[in-house]
Amino acid sequence: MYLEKLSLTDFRSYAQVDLTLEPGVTVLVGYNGIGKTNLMEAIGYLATLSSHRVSSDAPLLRFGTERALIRAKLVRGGQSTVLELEINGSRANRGRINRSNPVRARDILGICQTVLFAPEDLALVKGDPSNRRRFLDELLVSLMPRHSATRTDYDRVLKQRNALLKSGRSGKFTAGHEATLDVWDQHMARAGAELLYARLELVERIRPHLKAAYAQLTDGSKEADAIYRSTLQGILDDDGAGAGYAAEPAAVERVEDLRALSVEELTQRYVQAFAASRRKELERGISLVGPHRDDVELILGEAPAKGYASHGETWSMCLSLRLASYYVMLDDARTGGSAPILILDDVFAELDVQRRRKLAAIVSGAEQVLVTAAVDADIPDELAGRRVKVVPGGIDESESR
Ligand SMILES: Nc1ncnc2c1ncn2[C@@H]1O[C@H](COP(=O)(O)OP(=O)(O)OP(=O)(O)O)[C@@H](O)[C@H]1O
Repeated sequence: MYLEKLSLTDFRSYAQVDLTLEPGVTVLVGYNGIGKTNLMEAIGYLATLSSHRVSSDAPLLRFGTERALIRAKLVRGGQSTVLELEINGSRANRGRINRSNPVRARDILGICQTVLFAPEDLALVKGDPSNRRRFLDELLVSLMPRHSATRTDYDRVLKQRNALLKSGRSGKFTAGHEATLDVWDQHMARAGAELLYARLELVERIRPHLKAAYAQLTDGSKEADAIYRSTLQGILDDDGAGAGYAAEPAAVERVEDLRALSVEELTQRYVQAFAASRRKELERGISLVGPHRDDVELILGEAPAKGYASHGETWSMCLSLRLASYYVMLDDARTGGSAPILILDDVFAELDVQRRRKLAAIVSGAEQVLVTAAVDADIPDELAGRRVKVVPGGIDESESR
């Protein structure tokens, strides 16, 4: 697919901007802070309903405004779709597809497909597990939009269960609470099992592409891999509640064993793990087991990438993860999905010449590639294409070619 038109109203620094694009490579060039990333962020937001830079919507609204509008015309196999998304400061965001009646924002998920590379991607390796969970879940929802509801259900139950556990912590836990917790356990086990099952499958789809992309970007002396780590294995993440907890007993030892289980069987494992960890959860006032505390371990050669990889290796790993998600989406495109728009925001300035050229050669054949750079010189020759000049408040058509 490719993006033919993008219009933003009151989005970030733009009161109004209109951009016309073509398939193939487009490089958006402009000074630091001029608004290049703002344009890319808007396209990414249409695809994922989240920003790669901020976790809340407020910074996306132009200062002093209450509502931002992203409008895009997408073309896929000769058919165009007009997508509109209203981001509201004080009420739920709304979408519109082909000027229909407004729909929930999440109903537009899956229509605009993007893979966005950005300097923030370093957090995929260096950051806490929430970055890697988000990477997986965003890709999952792009490929299978129904999983947006799976995530929402899970998050809702988790919130309610945590509130109940907190009341247990304050010593006000009654037999009635215990019975309610049993009910929440069942709901959370089911929603968690669906999410876990989908994530495990997705990691298996990503792995061969990750290995291949890392080999393509580097001299191939080390192999890249990704291994899902589930709290069902007695493994914890260390965000929030601190280390030191493991599900007792570890319900499943190896990720291979987890993958062999059905959603129903995973549901049972969660129910058992919740029961085994209830005392600790009541002490801590928080849910300790579930996909909200899982991780994906990224491996380079023999060692985990986090804490061991060099800066260059870390970058190659992050780029390879994004390329892997691109290839997974391309696999789907062959069976009815659509090839995603590739967005490379500010990444070339971060890479050495070798890696720039290799990355450029890999992405240059995509249906549409949007690249931003402060200086033209950072863009390798492999990405010769249209140049769009970004100037204060908009696009300078006369300087674009
Ligand atoms: N909500 C907002 N309202 C108004 N202006 C904003 C808002 N959010 C960000 N900005 C402005 O947008 C500009 C940043 O734009 P952007 O990040 O797109 O720059 P860029 O061209 O990608 O820069 P660089 O090359 O440095 O990465 C800043 O000047 C910032 O003050």
